[in-house]
Amino acid sequence: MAKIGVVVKSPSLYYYVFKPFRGVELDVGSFVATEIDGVRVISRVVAIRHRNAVVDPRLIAHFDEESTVKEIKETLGIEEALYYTEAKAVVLGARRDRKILKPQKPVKPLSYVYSTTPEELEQFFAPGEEGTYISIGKIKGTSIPAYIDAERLVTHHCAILASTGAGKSYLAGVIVERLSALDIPIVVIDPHGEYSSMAVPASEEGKHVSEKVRIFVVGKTDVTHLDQAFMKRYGIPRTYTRIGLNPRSIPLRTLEKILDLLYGLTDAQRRILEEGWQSATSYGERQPLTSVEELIKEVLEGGKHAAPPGFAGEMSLRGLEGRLKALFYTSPVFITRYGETYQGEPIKLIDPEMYLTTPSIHIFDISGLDILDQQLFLAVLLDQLYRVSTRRKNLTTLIIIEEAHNYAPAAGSSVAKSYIAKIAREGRKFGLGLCLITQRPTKLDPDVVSQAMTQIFKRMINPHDLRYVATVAEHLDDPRPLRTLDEAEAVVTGISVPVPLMIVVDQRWTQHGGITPSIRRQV
Ligand SMILES: Nc1ncnc2c1ncn2[C@@H]1O[C@H](COP(=O)(O)OP(=O)(O)OP(=O)(O)O)[C@@H](O)[C@H]1O
Repeated sequence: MAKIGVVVKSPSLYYYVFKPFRGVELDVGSFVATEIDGVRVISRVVAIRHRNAVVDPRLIAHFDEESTVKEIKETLGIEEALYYTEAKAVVLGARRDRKILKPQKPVKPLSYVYSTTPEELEQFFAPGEEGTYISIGKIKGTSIPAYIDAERLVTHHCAILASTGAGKSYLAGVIVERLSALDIPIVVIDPHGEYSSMAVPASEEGKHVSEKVRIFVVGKTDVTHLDQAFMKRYGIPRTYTRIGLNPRSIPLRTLEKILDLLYGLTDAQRRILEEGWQSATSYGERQPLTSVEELIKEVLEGGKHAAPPGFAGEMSLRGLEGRLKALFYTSPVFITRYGETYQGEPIKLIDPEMYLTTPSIHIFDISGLDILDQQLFLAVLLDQLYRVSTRRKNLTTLIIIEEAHNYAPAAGSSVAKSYIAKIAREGRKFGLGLCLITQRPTKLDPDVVSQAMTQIFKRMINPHDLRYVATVAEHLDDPRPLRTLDEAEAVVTGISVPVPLMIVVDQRWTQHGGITPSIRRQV
């Protein structure tokens, strides 16, 4: 392979600087090779700088006018003679069998730098023999597929972090499509109603994916505008099942938190609720669906001995009754009898076991709910998914949470946060994986993010976010290149890739619902 340059600086194990020989064409992103103790090591060019050895402050002081610059250039003849290019290359490693090994020594100054061949790079980035891989794009600047270890991606959790409009949901859609070919269940929490478009194929491969899409609209909310927009764009109606929660499926701590947040709870009410809720929900796996009146009667009956004696106790019981009624009647996520309908559509109870055992793409459109109801729904759904998984009744499942900072915020409260954190901490053992997507990385709970062992970055501009990324992304040496990614590009780091990969994301197989509208009026 041709010698294309020479190493001039090698300050660490991770990168070196080299001077390309005259006539060598290099771009940022090009792959090059060096030798360390006779082993060929692949590196990626991350920066190119042009320098001129004589342009120092003493000379710059004379650059007052064009005529002076011209005169200095001509008389000293410096423009060509002392001009040179320098490239910085990040060391990726050496392929040994199915692994990429990082060298334990820096490359020696004055070592030669070599060109690479497409075959060599293909072998370098080839997937391992064991494991299950999906390809979600191409290694940037090549036509080599970017393989990701699907098992690690799913069970060790992942996060997609980027600015708004950087192509997060497009990429999440690509991941869902490619994973669905492995016949695993996927659950998508969709606060914008944009994933329904996955029911519409955009290619031949997309047909198999679209067949697997099941859309669930959560609660008694009017989604006519979304249905109309879907019909207008794709020329077919959006088909979905409306679902709701049995109030008895709320875990006690979540109910306490939400009542306290909405209406405030006295200590006496809390004690009554703790006793009463346990007795009203002591039916095991399948809680009966009864009217709100019946449920509240059971709660108060079961909890009344925890009430203080006399009038104060009576007041506490009535106060709790009012709060429970207000919650169950006003929140659109609950259903309270079999056969309940909304706008003529039947509402079914959620079926966590089915979501975890059917290899479909279960999309939960929660766009009609306000943020508290979204959090409440997510808390109950995740709690139940987790319970099913601990009984080992599930297939390995990926749960995608869009706008994750709203449900597991770094600061502020969310009743869903503890359930997300629990799956992040323990879901792996039971085959539950999370994919958290956010445009506000700093607003997402750091403990939850730290459990995401694959991190995918897209364009990020905000300096706060970039600084934050530098602290959470152990596999990303320098976050600055994220500023210049375009919407099709991403950087994949972590345990499901052998080295950080800069990729160009593949085209979607199904329609993408989050297209950025054009400023021109649509006709
Ligand atoms: N790989 C890609 N190839 C072509 N176009 C893309 C690609 N990724 C994203 N886009 C386009 O970029 C725009 C924004 O993408 P997307 O909706 O995924 O952004 P987002 O980061 O999810 O936005 P938001 O933060 O607002 O949810 C869309 O118009 C989408 O079609």
